[in-house]
Amino acid sequence: MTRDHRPSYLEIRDLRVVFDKFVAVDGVDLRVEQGDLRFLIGPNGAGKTTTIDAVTALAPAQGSINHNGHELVGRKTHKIVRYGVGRTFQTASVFEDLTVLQNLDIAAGLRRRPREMLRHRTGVSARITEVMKTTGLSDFQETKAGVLSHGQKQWLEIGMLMVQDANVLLLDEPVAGMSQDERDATGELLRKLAADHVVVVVEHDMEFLRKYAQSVTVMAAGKIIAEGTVAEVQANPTVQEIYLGTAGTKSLEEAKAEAEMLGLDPEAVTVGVPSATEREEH
Ligand SMILES: Nc1ncnc2c1ncn2[C@@H]1O[C@H](COP(=O)(O)OP(=O)(O)OP(=O)(O)O)[C@@H](O)[C@H]1O
Repeated sequence: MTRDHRPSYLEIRDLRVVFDKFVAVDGVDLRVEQGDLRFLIGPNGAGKTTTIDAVTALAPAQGSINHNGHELVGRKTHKIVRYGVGRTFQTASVFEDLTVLQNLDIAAGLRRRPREMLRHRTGVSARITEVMKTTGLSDFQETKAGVLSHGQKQWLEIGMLMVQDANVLLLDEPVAGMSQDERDATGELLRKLAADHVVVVVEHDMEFLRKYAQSVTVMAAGKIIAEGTVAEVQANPTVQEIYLGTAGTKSLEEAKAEAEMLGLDPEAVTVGVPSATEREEH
């Protein structure tokens, strides 16, 4: 929630990201509100990660990205973080040599000196205790992040955004490499978070999407090609065409797996090769 208790939102208008002459994101409009659990999907190279990179100023953005009335385009990453926009990466970026608690402390930006930060602690703030509980990390507060499972590292990264009071969470492939149990725990966590955060999940895992997405945006070749509920996008002929192999998926096997997950006939997939070079700016 924003301070005046209106629901948070992220509104992207006519977003364009160009690398040299290559148009990675080409006129994207996207609005996501608190209470939704939005999945952003599409073949490899569609521009999904670049879109969330642009929101956090990690890619050069043209257009408008509005968060609760603040224009983010032109702002530096640290300022955007201060506005409450946080993101995770495909590989969790936690401090591996520090404990779960120390990682959360650093993220919370408690004004203690580094030596104090590393000293054994006697008290833990109520907020950090709550976040460890929500993310299932309470029993691991003294565990070094480097020995956590892949899933736990992702939850820690999400927890680090929570203690920063981020109200927009942009999550890049949070369940890649997770066990089934970890996937389910992550899905439940995201559901919980979506109630009071704007949550955008970039994902390839269609089974996870079908179980947890409230709404879906589909990108291909830098553009949005469909948006709606899981059922709506599954029934969308353009989406079916994309997932049946007319646009860039890395391999035939991947394209078949994605088609199957979407409930389509994998045997109908014939092509799975990216066509990125076709998207050069004129
Ligand atoms: N820094 C960069 N410089 C040049 N091209 C880039 C850069 N970052 C991304 N691209 C290109 O932009 C396109 C979109 O990439 P992006 O990573 O956003 O796709 P994606 O939809 O997230 O794909 P994936 O699912 O494989 O992660 C790709 O063709 C990629 O090679």
